[in-house]
Amino acid sequence: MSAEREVDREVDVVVVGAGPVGENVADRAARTGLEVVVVEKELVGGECSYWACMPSKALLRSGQALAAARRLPGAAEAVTGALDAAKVLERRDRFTSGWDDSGQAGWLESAGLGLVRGTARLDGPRRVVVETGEGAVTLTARRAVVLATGSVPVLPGVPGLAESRVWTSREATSAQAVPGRLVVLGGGVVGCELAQAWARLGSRVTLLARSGLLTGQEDFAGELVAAALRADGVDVRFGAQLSRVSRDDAGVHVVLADGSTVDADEFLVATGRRPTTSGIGLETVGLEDGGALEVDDTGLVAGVEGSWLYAAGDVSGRPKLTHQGKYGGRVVGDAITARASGALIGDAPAWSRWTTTADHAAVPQVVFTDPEVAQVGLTAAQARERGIDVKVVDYEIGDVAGASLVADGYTGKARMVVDEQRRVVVGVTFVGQDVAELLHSATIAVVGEVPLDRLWHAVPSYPTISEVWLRLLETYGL
Ligand SMILES: Cc1cc2nc3c(=O)[nH]c(=O)nc-3n(C[C@H](O)[C@H](O)[C@H](O)COP(=O)(O)OP(=O)(O)OC[C@H]3O[C@@H](n4cnc5c(N)ncnc54)[C@H](O)[C@@H]3O)c2cc1C
Ligand SMILES: NC(=O)c1ccc[n+]([C@@H]2O[C@H](COP(=O)([O-])OP(=O)(O)OC[C@H]3O[C@@H](n4cnc5c(N)ncnc54)[C@H](O)[C@@H]3O)[C@@H](O)[C@H]2O)c1
Repeated sequence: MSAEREVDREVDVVVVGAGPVGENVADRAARTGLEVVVVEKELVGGECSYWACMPSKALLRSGQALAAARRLPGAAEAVTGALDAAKVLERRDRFTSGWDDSGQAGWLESAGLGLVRGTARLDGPRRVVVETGEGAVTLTARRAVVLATGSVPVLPGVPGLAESRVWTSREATSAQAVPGRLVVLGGGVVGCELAQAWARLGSRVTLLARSGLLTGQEDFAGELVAAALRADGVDVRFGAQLSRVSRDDAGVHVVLADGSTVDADEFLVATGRRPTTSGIGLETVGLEDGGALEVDDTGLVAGVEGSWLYAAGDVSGRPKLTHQGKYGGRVVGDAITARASGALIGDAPAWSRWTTTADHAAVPQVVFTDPEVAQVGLTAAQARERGIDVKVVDYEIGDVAGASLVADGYTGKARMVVDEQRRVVVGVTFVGQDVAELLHSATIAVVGEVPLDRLWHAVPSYPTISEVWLRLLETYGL
């Protein structure tokens, strides 16, 4: 809690939510001298720092390093034991600072930002009421209120599930011991990453997916990840429909629609997230809660007069990814500043500093399983849906010299989706070991709309995995 009791005050900008997105909005807006206050009800740093990106990646990383060593003769012989789970959990705890946010709260202060701890809700135009635990405080915004309240897990309405003390991603990223048996429901990003993390840490994992894995991606991504999970001992079941769930002293019992059962010590439900819009006073400004807040490309919330209410990040219905939300946050912070100074009047042009144009054209994402799935822009199916004249180019990454050096028996695949009319790349997917860092090259190609004939002159170093670019262009016909 803050040392001094909070009082009502008027500032330029009130940001609700100190996750990665709220922090970025506040930082950008304050850089030009606007007075900014951030309100946070839990930990400064949000979901990403304490229960999402950082702890999940910390849980995965040591297992990836071990698996990579095992693919290399000489190194493989040197690593004979299993992962030391206690050390991995200890390292994960360091990344979350033991769920203590004083470091990030200190950063807010050093950036000249105010912090009010408490639960905020809108109270009519430009007003935010914060329940601080020591009474309510009203913050009035001269310029803007920004909602960056993030998202929360969605639990399906399966009989018994709510009473069975299931894990959400919070428990699955902060657990202090490895469960002997873990059931994971959901074949999305959270399900795949955490199934592999815990399997490699020693759990016997069953992954229940109602269709395939990572279904929004190119089909081969989910197929390669499923094969890898199975190789890690995960029992991956497709077409799984839950009938009911119960818990007793022996653990959790999951009954599927086909009559089969799965017993486990913990049950992770990873069936998606919904924007945090309930209880934040949207009705006081004429909006409804429940769904995502619809925003324009400068972050202004649709349906509110006066250009004062913005939203960004998971709450906004834009991609639920930290980096993309932070991009939206930077845009919002800059747009508020530009509107305040008069540099921006009315709509902002596409690809300007005040628009999230990339949200529609080039959203990068890495799924940090082993193999990694790194994707940007449109999949082949999405490009066709948009009516683009598509040429799809595939290449086995294992056939690239650099990849064969990285791992014996390297398995992976690359796909480049080309808009034939414009002869530019509109989407790329890489699946394989160590492809995450390759993704930014693809993002630049898509955002820059680099013509294929110019891309040909971007010569990848030999022998790196990046030579897959050369192979893709050759396979295309250059
Ligand atoms: C397990 C998991 C792993 C993930 N891994 C990745 C990854 O590797 N890479 C990636 O890009 N994305 C990842 N994500 C997604 C990423 O975590 C989110 O996209 C990101 O956290 C969104 O940031 P945000 O600031 O919008 O919301 P949040 O991080 O959710 O922050 C919102 C903040 O608002 C606060 N808040 C909410 N309501 C109020 C209120 N009324 N008053 C005051 N404060 C309030 C909350 O307490 C919270 O601190 C992962 C998600 C999960 C669940
Ligand atoms: N590395 C990363 O970038 C990363 C990692 C984790 C999470 N995230 C983000 O967090 C968000 C949430 O991730 P998530 O995996 O929870 O959601 P998701 O939407 O990616 O996947 C949810 C999965 O659950 C399945 N599902 C939904 N209802 C179900 C039901 N009743 N029974 C069985 N299956 C059901 C869906 O078919 C889907 O496969 C995502 O938007 C993602 O972008 C990103």
